[in-house]
Amino acid sequence: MKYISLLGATGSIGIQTLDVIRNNPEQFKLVAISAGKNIELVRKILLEFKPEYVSVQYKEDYDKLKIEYPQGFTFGYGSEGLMEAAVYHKSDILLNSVIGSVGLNPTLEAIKEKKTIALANKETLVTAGHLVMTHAKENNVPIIPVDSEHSAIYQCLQGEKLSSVNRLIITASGGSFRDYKREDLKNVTLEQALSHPNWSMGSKITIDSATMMNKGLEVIEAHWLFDKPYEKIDVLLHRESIIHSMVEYDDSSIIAQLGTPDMRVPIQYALTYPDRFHFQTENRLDLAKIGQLHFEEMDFERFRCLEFAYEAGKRGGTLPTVLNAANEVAVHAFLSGKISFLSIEDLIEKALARHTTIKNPDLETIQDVDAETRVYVNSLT
Ligand SMILES: NC(=O)C1=CN([C@@H]2O[C@H](COP(=O)(O)OP(=O)(O)OC[C@H]3O[C@@H](n4cnc5c(N)ncnc54)[C@H](OP(=O)(O)O)[C@@H]3O)[C@@H](O)[C@H]2O)C=CC1
Ligand SMILES: CC(=O)[C@@H](O)[C@H](O)COP(=O)(O)O
Ligand SMILES: [Mn+2]
Repeated sequence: MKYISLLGATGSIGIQTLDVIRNNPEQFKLVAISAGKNIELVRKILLEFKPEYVSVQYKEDYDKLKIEYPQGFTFGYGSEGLMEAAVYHKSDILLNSVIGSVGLNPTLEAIKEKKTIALANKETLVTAGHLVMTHAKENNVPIIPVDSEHSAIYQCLQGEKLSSVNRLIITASGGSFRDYKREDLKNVTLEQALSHPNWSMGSKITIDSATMMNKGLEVIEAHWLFDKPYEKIDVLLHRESIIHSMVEYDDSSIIAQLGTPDMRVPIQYALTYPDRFHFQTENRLDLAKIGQLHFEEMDFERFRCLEFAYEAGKRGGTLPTVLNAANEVAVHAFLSGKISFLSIEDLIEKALARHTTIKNPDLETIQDVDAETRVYVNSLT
């Protein structure tokens, strides 16, 4: 039996993780959760899974949770609650699926407590990848990716030497606007942007996918997870999202991981690694039915956020922190109807241009730069 702490239990990845736990009751026990504002769903999770520790965003919401739970539970809230859920004493694994760089501190604390980290929260690695990976190495803690592309690469690397890798090839669906010209992007609506062709995900990542920032964040995430220079990480447009990513080795062989787009597969793999459990689905991949897969080169002028991410990653220091914080604020402003779709990249470009990078930042510096960038970008919205 593995004991699990789940951050972001009420989100897209959180709900799918609960499904994996529900389908494997002999293998997994949910012991701690965190959520934001969706208290109705937290109540349902409490009734079904009976976690011992529950944290939500606001203290006041405790009253709304007060109904009869025979098992009882410990309550926490805010950033401290998030941290307590992450390091809950009975958990073996932290599955971090909170959204945004708010996931950084709980990840670092859980590493200190030697919890295995199953990481969906990519913003944590973008904003402070060097700190997370160094802490993980020092504490001998595995970071197992949940993000589909990184799970794919992780799977393609099993039994191989990282030193034999020539390049990582991250696939991209192209997002909601993959067939739009740049000119057409001026007047796109929120509803159009939220309509992803292949995946059903939370709203922030769906917008990231439409701007192609999701792929930019994933390039930086791959750099830290697999210790490869940016020159060795490519992005390939692949509209079907069937090949989740690939690794090219020195002998020119390419190993790929394929499957129908269903995040429960990488979630389950991260929780069962190094084992593989049966996955109940009506929807196994049938390549004969699909017939064809398509691949195209990325257009960096069309998808400027991808260019920004490569640039910020290569220059390093605090620039990825700025990239991530500016993107979080800009996407939130777009989701709130305050700015247009193309303003997202304009705001990120402005935030990056005014920042002088600080090399090897410590946690405090990262937090300061993150906060300062948010104030600046908010002032422009
Ligand atoms: N969705 C997907 O398929 C994929 C997602 N990812 C990554 O996984 C992470 C989660 O994405 P996704 O599940 O789509 O996101 P969602 O927006 O669906 O869920 C986010 C979760 O975080 C909680 N939350 C939000 N803000 C706070 C806060 N300030 N404090 C505490 N909890 C908070 C939300 O609570 P509530 O709803 O209760 O307010 C919710 O439980 C992201 O980093 C994303 O990039 C990676 C690959 C695929
Ligand atoms: C499911 C997942 O991992 C997402 O990050 C997904 O990859 C988004 O798709 P694109 O960014 O390729 O559109
Ligand atoms: Mn992904």
